[in-house]
Amino acid sequence: MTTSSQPHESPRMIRIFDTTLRDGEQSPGASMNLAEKLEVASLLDEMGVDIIEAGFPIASPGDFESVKKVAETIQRSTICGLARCSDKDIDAAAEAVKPAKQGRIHVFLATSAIHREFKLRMTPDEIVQRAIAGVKRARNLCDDIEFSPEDACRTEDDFLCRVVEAAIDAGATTINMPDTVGYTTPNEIFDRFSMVRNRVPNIDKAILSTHCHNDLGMAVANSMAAVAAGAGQIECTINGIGERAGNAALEEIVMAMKTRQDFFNCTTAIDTQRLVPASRLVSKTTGIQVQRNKAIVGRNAFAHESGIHQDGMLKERSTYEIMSPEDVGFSKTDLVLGKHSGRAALADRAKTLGFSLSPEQLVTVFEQFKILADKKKEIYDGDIIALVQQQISGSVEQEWALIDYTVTSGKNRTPVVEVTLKHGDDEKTQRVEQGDGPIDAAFWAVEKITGIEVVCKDFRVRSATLGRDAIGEVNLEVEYKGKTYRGIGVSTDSVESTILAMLNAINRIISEKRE
Ligand SMILES: CC(=O)SCCNC(=O)CCNC(=O)[C@H](O)C(C)(C)COP(=O)(O)OP(=O)(O)OC[C@H]1O[C@@H](n2cnc3c(N)ncnc32)[C@H](O)[C@@H]1OP(=O)(O)O
Ligand SMILES: CC(C)C(=O)C(=O)O
Ligand SMILES: [Mg+2]
Repeated sequence: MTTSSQPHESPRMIRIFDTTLRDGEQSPGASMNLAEKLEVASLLDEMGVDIIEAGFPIASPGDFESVKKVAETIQRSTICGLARCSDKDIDAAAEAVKPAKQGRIHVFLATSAIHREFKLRMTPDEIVQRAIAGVKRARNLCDDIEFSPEDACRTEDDFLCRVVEAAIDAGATTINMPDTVGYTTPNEIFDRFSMVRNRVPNIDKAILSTHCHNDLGMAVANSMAAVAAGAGQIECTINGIGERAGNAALEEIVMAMKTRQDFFNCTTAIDTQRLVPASRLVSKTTGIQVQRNKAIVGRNAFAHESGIHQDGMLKERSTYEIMSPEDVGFSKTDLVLGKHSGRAALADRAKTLGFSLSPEQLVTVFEQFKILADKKKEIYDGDIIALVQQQISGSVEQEWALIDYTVTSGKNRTPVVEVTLKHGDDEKTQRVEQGDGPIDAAFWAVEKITGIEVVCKDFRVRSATLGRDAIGEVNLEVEYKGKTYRGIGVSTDSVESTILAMLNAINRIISEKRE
């Protein structure tokens, strides 16, 4: 397989035919109402889609109405309606697209042996006659006619060429050769499109189109191979929704051509910055969620968590990004802080949040960060702020430090807390205390071990971020010998935050006493 154009030629313009409102709506559970279809159609029009397949008018009065309304409303894109090779389907489609500035009727008839024999129960000659009759009828009602030999990719070569030639002679202006069941492969579809281009004498009178399903996960690769073999139109859907495993995803097709123009030498009219908004709208409208790691529009598509990648990204973006998130409509690259992150990303995030950490502070915050990251899936900005603030306010000498603690508590049981602290370098002291609650017991234990009794003037626990695993930040104000001292502690466990805040305040008291 080679590319369709030589690199020195100017890029070939590929038409984008979006079928989110027709094949996309065939995804189980994806039905859209009229208002929703109009909203999606308007966005598709604004983003530069060349042809919008708005529905299958004969399917229901609602489908007819929505195709008609889209045709009345949309000004730029061509509006297309689907029809079987039957008079009533074609007439309904023609009627529905009539108000469009540019309307198209898409007539289809299966051509593969399996479909001919078992589904349509028609002979090859009957298929050809029916296709000719359908295309002619449609052409009498509309100038722009697309014909699809359904299941083309499983159709015998000779018969496919015969039907395609007959459909063009009958007036089809676009020939779409669908991989209806997602069975073909890139090399195979390249050969099939090349074969049809080479063998069908009137092929230059029509635009060749590809419509690939994703049953084996090759819809986009197959579509691009068809383009390399000369297809001038790609049929696709937002987020790749569609019958069964879906269709080729529009956003992937468009970005493949934009990012690898050096390879495909093709371009489209799509405003790529609208890809993410379109994805979100279709997901919201259909209720079909986009997987996090979905190419181009998934939440993780431009997110980097591992330290080595983040370090590379901070030094030079192109080390790990082949497209820029802004180009597809994301606001920025997301350097997600988590257990795989390193110092470079942490320091960068702290800086963005307004903290300039010294190398020593970075070492300590990084240690705390890794401990926290083992407990939490994702570290949010609020977590970082809390960790850094604890470090800044904790930059007093660590006279007393927490080694361990356990809490025993329950309904109708007196809470007991066992705390182990380290004094100086290696001296450890353990204490078990009871209290009105675990926090009270923790206060008692810390006071008894350190020998510093304080009066608690203010005690606040705040969730630094959202979610059940959010870290709790304890801010404490205690009085000791008539003076007020502050302490701050952060952890996913509020008892631990309390002990850390207490120690922070007590270490301040000790360091002041020493001074
Ligand atoms: C590959 C694709 O995505 S094709 C599009 C698929 N989309 C849909 O089917 C969604 C909308 N469909 C519908 O609402 C209904 O199927 C309707 C209204 C179109 C037809 O409903 P019904 O008349 O009850 O027929 P039903 O769906 O049971 O069967 C389909 C009939 O169409 C025939 N048929 C299928 N494709 C074609 C075609 N391209 N041209 C002519 N007839 C066809 C079948 O052979 C079958 O005919 P039969 O009843 O004589 O055996
Ligand atoms: C109607 C046709 C083009 C179709 O959706 C298919 O073959 O998958
Ligand atoms: Mg399809």
